[in-house]
Amino acid sequence: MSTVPVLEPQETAPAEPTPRGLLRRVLTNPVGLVCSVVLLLVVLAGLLAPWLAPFDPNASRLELTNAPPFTSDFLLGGDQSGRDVLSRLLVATTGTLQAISVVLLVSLLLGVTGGLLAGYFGGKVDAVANWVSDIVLAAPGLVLLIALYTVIGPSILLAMAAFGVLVAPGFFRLVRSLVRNVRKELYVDAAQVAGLSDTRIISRHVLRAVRGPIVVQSAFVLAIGISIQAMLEFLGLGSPGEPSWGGMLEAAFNNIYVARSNVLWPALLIGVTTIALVLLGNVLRDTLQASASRPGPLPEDVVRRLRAARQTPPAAPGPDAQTAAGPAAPAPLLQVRGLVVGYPDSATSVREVVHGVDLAVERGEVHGLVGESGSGKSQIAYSILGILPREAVVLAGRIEFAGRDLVGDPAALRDARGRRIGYVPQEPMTNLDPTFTIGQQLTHGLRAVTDVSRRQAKEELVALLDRVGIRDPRGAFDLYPHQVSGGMAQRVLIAGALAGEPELIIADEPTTALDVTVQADVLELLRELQRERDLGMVLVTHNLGVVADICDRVSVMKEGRIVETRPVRELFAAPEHEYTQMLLGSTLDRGQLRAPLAPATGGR
Ligand SMILES: Nc1ncnc2c1ncn2[C@@H]1O[C@H](COP(=O)(O)OP(=O)(O)OP(=O)(O)O)[C@@H](O)[C@H]1O
Repeated sequence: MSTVPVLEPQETAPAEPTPRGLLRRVLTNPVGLVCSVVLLLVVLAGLLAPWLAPFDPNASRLELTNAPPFTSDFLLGGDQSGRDVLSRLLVATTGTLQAISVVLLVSLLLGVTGGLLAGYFGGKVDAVANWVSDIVLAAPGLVLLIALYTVIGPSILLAMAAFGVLVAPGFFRLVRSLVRNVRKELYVDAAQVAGLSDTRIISRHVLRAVRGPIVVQSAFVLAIGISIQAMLEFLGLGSPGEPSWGGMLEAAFNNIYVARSNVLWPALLIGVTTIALVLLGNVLRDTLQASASRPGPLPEDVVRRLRAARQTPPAAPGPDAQTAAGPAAPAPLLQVRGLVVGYPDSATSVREVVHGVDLAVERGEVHGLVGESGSGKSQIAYSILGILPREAVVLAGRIEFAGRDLVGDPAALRDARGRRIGYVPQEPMTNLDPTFTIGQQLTHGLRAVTDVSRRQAKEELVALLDRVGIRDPRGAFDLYPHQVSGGMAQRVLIAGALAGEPELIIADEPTTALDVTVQADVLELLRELQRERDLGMVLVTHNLGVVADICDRVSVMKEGRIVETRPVRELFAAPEHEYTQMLLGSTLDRGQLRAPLAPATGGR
């Protein structure tokens, strides 16, 4: 039955706030609050109907037949048989709650169980479950329900159970897709390795990850359940002896010219309850999605205000700049001054992760940027390249390259990137598009920044591939990324970075993802190319061995600040800052050799 909206699994899958956190967020949303109150009142009215109903819902008082509302003992009037409309509505609410509970239980039982098993086990289980789900989805639901009436007779609960079967594929598809994603997570593999049974993994790990979207889908199923139940009752397929919203609507509809208001009450209840459920479902979905995503970019005016508040007087040339260039010396190739980067932590504030960094890189210099994980090295590299995440805010500072400010002048950044500034990333494999050959990607990159013809580009690139040490450069040109090794992919990316003939290379942990045997070769290659072309290079790394190998100067970062900048030899010989001393002290090379293990005695 296609009437049930099926959630997009990928939209809600990662959301996993606690039930209490979710409830709090829903109740602080005005729509969520109003819908929750409405639904709570409906549920209470249904549960307490036997005590709340002022009269027997089936007892007639002929003198009150079609009595208008608010004119007699019958607060909402009397129906065409002289029965109290209010009492009947209350008792009908109980029936509706039972009916939609049946729909939900049956569809959850079949859909969620099927989805969990199919998604978790895959293979034949998945194929069979999918096949059954497709058949049920293809069935003409309403026609089947009407046909069922002739078999099961007037039992709305059985009809709703059948409807539960018809909507179960909605849950099945949702849960199956979510579980297939969760199944790939390493923590599920870890749980298996730890010896947990499949039942335990499904109930402890997998079900927890999918429960949020199931709650959202349930709200929609309940809303649809109310409409279907009312429709079946309206068609006269319900139990005649029991009051129901749909049955009351049908009776009032037949009597509409005599007592118009009697149509109003059941229609109002059906409408308001259904709307409240759908809106609550939307609020739940939005809440889950919002908790799944990081804060988005701040509005322009907030950014302007934050920048104005953070502006510091222009940074005096720091010790680094002075040693590098001296007051009268020509400007360095790259000069970062007072760079401050932050990320939104609320709608009006940011958390600073780089706190006013100064950095100068000379032509022909390899400048290492070292520091612990999270100290802000990559933020500086990304700022220079203008590839910070969209939500990041450069609160202050300048990045001067070739006399232009890359922060304040987007045109300068466009001119420099890919041409005068090249980038060697950390993960070679994820930086190559798997759908294009190496040659196509390199050619596209080169032709984006130069006017060369396709043929000329190929010749240049083959020569470059040869230069970066690829054995059969022409053959490699036609390979796809999955056909080459990590080391070869990194050489390809180095060739790509050099293709625009840059003056500056930003290399972000260029060897971290590589095999140790390949790391030395790639470093050697970078050093050779840098010397050969007199390149400036910013080398982000956490490896002091790499720094010692190829850097000329090094800046040490800690918690978003550069704490020390020195020529490499000086820094290794006599580190000044306490943190640098600690960093050097913690390398294995400098550590004391431990005594050999004592031979075991008395073992088995
Ligand atoms: N998209 C982001 N949103 C919020 N904070 C971020 C984001 N990206 C990075 N950060 C924060 O910025 C800080 C610096 O991160 P960065 O990646 O620059 O560190 P790093 O020194 O390069 O670390 P690593 O060596 O682990 O890559 C960290 O505290 C990190 O949590």
